[in-house]
Amino acid sequence: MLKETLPILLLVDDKPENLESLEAVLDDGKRRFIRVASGQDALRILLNETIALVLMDVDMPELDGIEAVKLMRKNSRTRHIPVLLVTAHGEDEYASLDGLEAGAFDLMHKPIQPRILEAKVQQLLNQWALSESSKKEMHDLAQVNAFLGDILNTVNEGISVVAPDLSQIYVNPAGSRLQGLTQSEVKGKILHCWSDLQMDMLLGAYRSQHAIHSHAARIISAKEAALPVQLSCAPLPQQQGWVVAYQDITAALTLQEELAQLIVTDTLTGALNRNGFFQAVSTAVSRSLRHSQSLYLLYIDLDYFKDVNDTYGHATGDMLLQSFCERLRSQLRTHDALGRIGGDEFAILIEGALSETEISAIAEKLLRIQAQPYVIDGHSLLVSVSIGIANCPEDSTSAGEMLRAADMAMYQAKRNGRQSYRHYSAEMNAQVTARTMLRESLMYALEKEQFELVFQPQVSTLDGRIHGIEALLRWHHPTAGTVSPAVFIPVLEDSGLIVEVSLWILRTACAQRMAWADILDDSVTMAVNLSARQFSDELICKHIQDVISDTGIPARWLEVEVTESTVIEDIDKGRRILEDLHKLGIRTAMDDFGTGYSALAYLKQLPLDVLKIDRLFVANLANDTKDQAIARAIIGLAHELGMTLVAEGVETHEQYGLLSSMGCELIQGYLFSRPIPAIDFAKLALGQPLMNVR
Ligand SMILES: Nc1nc2c(ncn2[C@@H]2O[C@H](COP(=O)(O)O[C@H]3[C@@H](O)[C@H](n4cnc5c(=O)[nH]c(N)nc54)O[C@@H]3COP(=O)(O)O)[C@@H](O)[C@H]2O)c(=O)[nH]1
Repeated sequence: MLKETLPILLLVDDKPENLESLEAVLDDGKRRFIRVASGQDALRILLNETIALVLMDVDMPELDGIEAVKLMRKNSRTRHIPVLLVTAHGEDEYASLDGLEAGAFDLMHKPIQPRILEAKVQQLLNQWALSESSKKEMHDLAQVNAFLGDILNTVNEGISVVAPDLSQIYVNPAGSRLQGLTQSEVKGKILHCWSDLQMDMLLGAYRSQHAIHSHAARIISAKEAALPVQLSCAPLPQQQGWVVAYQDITAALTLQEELAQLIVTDTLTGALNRNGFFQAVSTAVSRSLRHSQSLYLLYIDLDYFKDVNDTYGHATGDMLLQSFCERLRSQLRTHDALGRIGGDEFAILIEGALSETEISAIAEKLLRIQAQPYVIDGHSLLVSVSIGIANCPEDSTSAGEMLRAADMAMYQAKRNGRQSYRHYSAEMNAQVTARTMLRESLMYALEKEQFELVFQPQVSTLDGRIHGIEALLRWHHPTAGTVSPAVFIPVLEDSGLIVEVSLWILRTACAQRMAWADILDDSVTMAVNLSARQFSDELICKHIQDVISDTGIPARWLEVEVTESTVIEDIDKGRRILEDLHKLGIRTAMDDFGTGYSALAYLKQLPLDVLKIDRLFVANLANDTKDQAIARAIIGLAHELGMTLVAEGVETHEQYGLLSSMGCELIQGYLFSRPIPAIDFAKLALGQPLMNVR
């Protein structure tokens, strides 16, 4: 036993020898002793120490033992401490009575019999030990109760204990708060916290003594009609009742609603997102079919939005989209749905019995209002839009079909020159289906080696020899035969496949030129066409550089052809790319000159080595003196600018003669050869010169 837990016996006697002998008799090593010489000292010790038993002499000066016991009994702290009085007054019964009346446990007469003393002391100490342990249990219990009380009082969850009739026996503060009543008002009240169905559930569970874990319910509160809660209840073991716990989930439900809202809303513009709009269209289509009332979907795409992002940055692009969306919204009725389907694609759903003419009027109005300049971040921006319109039930009978049909119509509007609208027609579907099939076939063409390069010579008017070659792509489709690049190059561009195919073209053409190193003059260039998409690829120079180092072709043998429209779309970027190619030592050629913009002014801004006069222009040359005058002027100007001239589509000696006399250096056309496979081209090269020049 620890020293601190040993019972303390307080020995009180004015004679030290008595104290000495008492301690000697009682000390069994399991007790502690405090000795004092007076009644006053005894009282002082009793107030400060936890004393198990007092052995006190009756006859002491000033405060005797009996008076000291009386005082002890008046104090709550000392009242219950047992006192054994010791007296030298022989068998004086009155003295004993005084002592017992004062509150002593017993009074013993001197000389004391040690065994009797020990027996009495032990009996009193046993009682003390019992009372100490029950005091400790009470204390522990009080602590547990206080702990549980704290939990019940501070927990945010409402807790009620309900009787079998659901009247509340107990409610914690949170529970009374959730019910909108005070704790005393709640007591005895029925806990109305379920719909009928849930009440049935609870009673069923009650009868079968099963717990119900965490499910959504509503409690009837004095303040709110039905407060949403998460509820659990379980039977109380060995008790007639249940403990019901309920937590307010209003905030969680609000958050859930906000999240659900977010799931269908585009955060940038506040319009419905693709998912939300699709749902709105689905519901409207069902309604339209049920009530035989037409429904229109307008698919709206911002033309050239990418340029805004590229030029002014994404923040400006975002602001433009927000303002754009606002303008659309300002034109709609409250029940028309507005959705953002993709980056710069929006859609409007218009319900109600409107005619095609009325919808066209709406589309025209949208075109008009969107044509007004936007002032964003100090920039005045002009946007144009393309709108496709589809109808339910004539064009489509499901949300997916409706969006697809409107998208196809929008695509047609774009192809027809933008800033316009188109209504969907069945032919569009056929065109798109054909295009989709074409795209799918093209995806396999590279893998199945259905592409081939053919080569057409560019012959010098000075010596009749080949000075250049143009590599042209052919697609040998297994069933459709050879398909013209004019048909499939736009599809390759649209689908993005052009990047991969163009790399293959570059690599194959360069490798072929290297293979002909022995049969061609060193000055012969290999020209490859760059598509618009390829030309806008920031990595174009890197790709070309890679091909040059992989194939080992001298850069001066490679020539890239770009069209006027490709370069003019972004003249600064075009110039930069052409300059970079020049730095690599690659020759640059302007293709189809004479058909497009033919803006002579930009010719001097661009680092070009070659100008190719388009074949349509050449075709009229022999019969049209004005064309001859223009051709002469172009050739003269190009020479002034240090460029070499190539005339395309030369089919007759007459055209050849005219161009040659005008000083055109190179001639390309059927007159010398159609574009031919590599094996045939090698034979052609071996038979040079292709023309005898006097
Ligand atoms: N980005 C790429 N575009 C390419 C590639 N290969 C071809 N094309 C482009 O497709 C368009 C059609 O090309 P194609 O059918 O090959 O026609 C070329 C010649 O066959 C044709 N030609 C040549 N000589 C004559 C002639 O005397 N008469 C006549 N009627 N046609 C002739 O001209 C086309 C040459 O085109 P280009 O010099 O490029 O303008 C066409 O726009 C090609 O550019 C490719 O690999 N990548």
